[in-house]
Formats: sequence, C-alpha cells, structure tokens
Amino acid sequence: MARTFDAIIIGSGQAGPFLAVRLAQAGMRTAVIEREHLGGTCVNDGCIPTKTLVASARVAHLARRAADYGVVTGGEVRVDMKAVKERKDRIVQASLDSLAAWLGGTENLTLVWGSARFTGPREVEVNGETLTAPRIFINTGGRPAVPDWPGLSGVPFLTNTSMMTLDALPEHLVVAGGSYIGLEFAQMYRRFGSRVTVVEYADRLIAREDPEVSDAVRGILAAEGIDIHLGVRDIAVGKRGSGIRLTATAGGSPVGIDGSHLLLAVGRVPNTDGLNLEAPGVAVDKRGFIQVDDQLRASVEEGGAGGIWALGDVNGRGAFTHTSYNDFEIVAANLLDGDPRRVSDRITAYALFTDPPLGRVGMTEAEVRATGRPALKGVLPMTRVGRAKERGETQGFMKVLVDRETRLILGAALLCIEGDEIVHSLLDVMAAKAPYTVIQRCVHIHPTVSELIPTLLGSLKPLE
Ligand SMILES: Cc1cc2nc3c(=O)[nH]c(=O)nc-3n(C[C@H](O)[C@H](O)[C@H](O)COP(=O)(O)OP(=O)(O)OC[C@H]3O[C@@H](n4cnc5c(N)ncnc54)[C@H](O)[C@@H]3O)c2cc1C
Ligand SMILES: NC(=O)c1ccc[n+]([C@@H]2O[C@H](COP(=O)([O-])OP(=O)(O)OC[C@H]3O[C@@H](n4cnc5c(N)ncnc54)[C@H](O)[C@@H]3O)[C@@H](O)[C@H]2O)c1
Repeated sequence: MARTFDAIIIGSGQAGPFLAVRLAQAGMRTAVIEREHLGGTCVNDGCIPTKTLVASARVAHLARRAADYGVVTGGEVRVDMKAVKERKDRIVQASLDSLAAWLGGTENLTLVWGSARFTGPREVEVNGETLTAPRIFINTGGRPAVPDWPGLSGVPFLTNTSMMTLDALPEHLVVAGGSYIGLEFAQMYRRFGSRVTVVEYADRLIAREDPEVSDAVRGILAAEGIDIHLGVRDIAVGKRGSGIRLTATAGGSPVGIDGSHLLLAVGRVPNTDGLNLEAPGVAVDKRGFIQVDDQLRASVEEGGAGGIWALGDVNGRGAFTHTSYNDFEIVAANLLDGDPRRVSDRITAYALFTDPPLGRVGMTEAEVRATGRPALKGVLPMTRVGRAKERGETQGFMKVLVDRETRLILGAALLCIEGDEIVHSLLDVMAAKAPYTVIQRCVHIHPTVSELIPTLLGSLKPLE
C-alpha cells in the first residue's frame, strides 16, 4: 500500500525544508525525503563549515601579522587543527539541531530517511515503500566531480566532503581546480600552515571572472606562498610514500608535484542520475541538470504528467545557497501566494570567500563587451582607500560597469576587504532599477569601504 501525501520533497538542501514548512503550514500533508543529512551541502560540507574554517584561518593570518600592527604575541603562531575542527563541528551541529527541531515541530510534515527514486509520474520509492503525491519537488543538489585521471582510483584523495573530517595539518596539500572551492581551501590551509600547490586546467584562476580579477587573486595567493600551476594538462597520479605524486604538463612543460594530500575541486555534478527521471519523463541536459521553466517547473517530456519542480543546484540555474533559497521563494510565491515570481528576475550575485573576498554582481566586463552596448567603467585600487590603509589590508581593487545610455549599473567586481558585504549596496540599486547617480550622490559613512563607492562611480570613463 502506498503512503499518500499532498506534496513530496526529495532532498533537504537549501530550498526543500523551507518549502516543506510553507506547504505544511498551508495544510498540505508534506513528506521530506533525505538520504544523508538535513541541510545538504551548505550546512554539512559547504558554506557553513568552510566559512567557519576560513574564519579560523584568518585569525591565524592576522596573528602572524600582529607585529605589523604593533601587537606583541607570544612567539610563533601555531594552529591546533583538532580545536579548529571542533569549533567547525559545533557550529555545524547547532545548525543541524535547529533545522531538525524546526522540521520535527512542524505539523503536517513527515521526515522520511532514505534515498528516493521515481517509479512513476507521481510516485517515488524509498526503502522499498511507495510514496505518492500530486506535487513532487526535487532538491537533491550535487556532489564533487571525480575526474578519470590515470592512477586516481589507486590513491587516496579528498573532496570538500572528506575535507570536513580532517583534524590534522596536511604537510603539502595539492589542490586540483583553481576556482571557488579550490581557492577557498587553498588559502585556508596555507594559513593553517600547510604547503599548498594549486593545479588549474585553465590558463588563469577563476576563469569565469575578468582576467584582471584572476590575476589579482593569483598575486594575492602567490604572495602568501601558494604555488600555482596554470594551463595544466595530462594529469596522472600515483602513490608516493604515504602521499601522492602528480605529474602533468603546464604550459607545455612537464610538472611533478609530491604532495601529502590531494584535494579534488574540479567542479560538481548534479544528483539526478539515481532518481530514475525516465519514469516521470523529466528532461535533463547533457550534464544531467533538470530542465526547468522560469518558475522552476520541470520540463516533462510529451505524455508526461507535470506536477514536478526542481530547485537548487540540480536545475543548473544557480549553484549557491542564496539561489537555492530564492528558488524556494519563487515556487512558494507561485503556488501559495498567487505571485508570479520568476528566476529571470534574479540578478547574479555571489562572493568568493578568499581574503580579501571577491564580491560580484551582474555582468563581467567581458560580458558587457559582448553585448556591444556603450558602457562606462570605473576602477579604484584599494591602495587609495583610507579604511584599507588603516586596516593594513590594501590588496585588490573595485571595478564597476555602467550602461552609458540608461546609467544603470551593469556589473561590479569588488576584490577588497568587505567586498562580499559592500557589493550589496550596488546590488540593491540594480534591483531598484535606479541609475548609478542615486548611489553616487548618497552620502556614505566615514571611514568605511562603502564610502568609496560614490567615488568609484565618480571616476567612470568610457569602456574602450
Ligand atoms: C565547499 C563548498 C562551499 C560552498 N560555499 C558556498 C558559499 O559560501 N555560499 C554559497 O552561496 N554557496 C556555497 N556553496 C554552494 C552551496 O552549498 C549549494 O549551492 C547549496 O547547498 C544549495 O544546494 P541545494 O539546495 O541544491 O542542495 P544540497 O544542499 O546539495 O542538498 C541536497 C540534499 O539532497 C539529498 N539527496 C540527494 N539525492 C537524494 C535522493 N535521491 N533521495 C533523498 N535525498 C537525496 C542530499 O543528501 C542532500 O542533503 C558551496 C559549496 C561547496 C561544495
Ligand atoms: N563562495 C561560494 O559561494 C562558493 C564556494 C565554493 C563553491 N561554490 C559553488 O560550488 C560550485 C563548484 O565549485 P568548484 O570550484 O568545484 O567548481 P568550478 O566549476 O567553479 O571550478 C572547477 C575548476 O576546476 C578546473 N578543472 C576542471 N578540470 C580540471 C582538471 N582536470 N585539472 C585541473 N583543473 C581542472 C576548472 O577549469 C575550474 O577552474 C561553484 O560553481 C559554486 O557555485 C560556491
């Protein structure tokens, strides 16, 4: 006998639990199916633990720089990795506990532990039991990609998931992938005290960003003693003692790196392969992401029944906690509030949490150029920002791009202290569809980093 619900949510990532509570509060009998841990990647092996570790690493970094500020410490700075991990575990556990209490205390909501797969358009199977509902929401997220390098299956390697169990310092961490995940771990472990080498396939780091951003990030990381190899090809790995040996070519020259640990950060794959999406006829693209419309309804092949939505990383429309949460808001608004919110209303915004962080909104310069529209550009090096000088952290720059005709802000890259925070002042003006002059004429507080945003906007020159 099948158990019947009004709604089923597969996966408890950053959209599912919030949607489940809204649906249950609206009187729908709702099941949340989770196979591993509540909260998904963000809570367990993504944002929350990594930003907690980044905070420990920053303290170590500043403690080593104490003398720059005239502060005397008791000699060499050491990092107690067990204590660092315990702090991280405590913060993750508190998040898990509050999520479990919230879901457990919600009427009409049933939590089912197990791995779900579709057996029909409106039914899934979990642990041999069939659950049915007229509405099914997929929030199954993604997992680390594992490349097919020769020798990889014969050596121990880490991913962002297994990194969470480390409580000792790697002597030499080799990080494959010089993008968001790889660079956050690279800087963090360098600051904890490891030797760190990054190997990146592209000819620059974070290759989705503009070259000047990639180059500045590379300079910042290199100055901290991180070895970086770009344009890496033909990677092969083998065992060497208790560690690994990675061989490759970089820019055509052979490279050999002996590391104690290997971290794979070469991208993520969506968790759709085990869902048996053929049963409801849900279409995926060639990388496995579920095809959705602007209101996140899964595109169901001809003859399919509909009634299926996909939220979060699994739909390929965003790969961040805030985009997953926004997916929840869009689906809830459409289903429960009669408010036709859409994904296309969302302005791209994210941060890379290196130190200094990179706050990003809207288009890159390359994207603006590709549109062919006349634009203005402003750049301000942080060496000219009083607050940065006072804090002794003048690395990076702020860059903004504006449409010359409409005067609307098109995009910005703020690689600077507080760049992940102050970028919201630009984002909010973009959301308000107000011209840049609104923020340029706004009087900001002295001495802050935000204070220089009007100055940045006052420095606009035509984008040649
Ligand atoms: C190292 C790292 C750092 C990150 N840092 C940031 C950051 O700083 N800021 C940011 O915005 N984003 C960050 N992200 C991205 C962010 O974690 C994800 O975008 C976010 O978690 C949204 O994921 P989601 O809602 O799609 O699902 P997920 O959080 O991935 O959760 C999916 C859930 O579904 C479950 N599941 C999967 N298949 C099934 C099944 N068949 N049956 C039952 N359950 C299933 C999984 O067990 C999991 O719990 C980071 C990611 C990583 C890996
Ligand atoms: N701060 C944040 O918000 C944050 C932090 C971490 C992760 N995330 C999310 O997780 C997603 C995945 O992050 P990611 O960094 O794993 O993936 P990514 O797709 O951004 O980067 C993967 C990197 O690995 C490189 N690469 C691929 N194959 C390689 C190979 N064989 N050898 C060497 N390098 C190779 C790619 O060129 C790329 O630079 C991001 O898109 C992001 O949305 C967000």
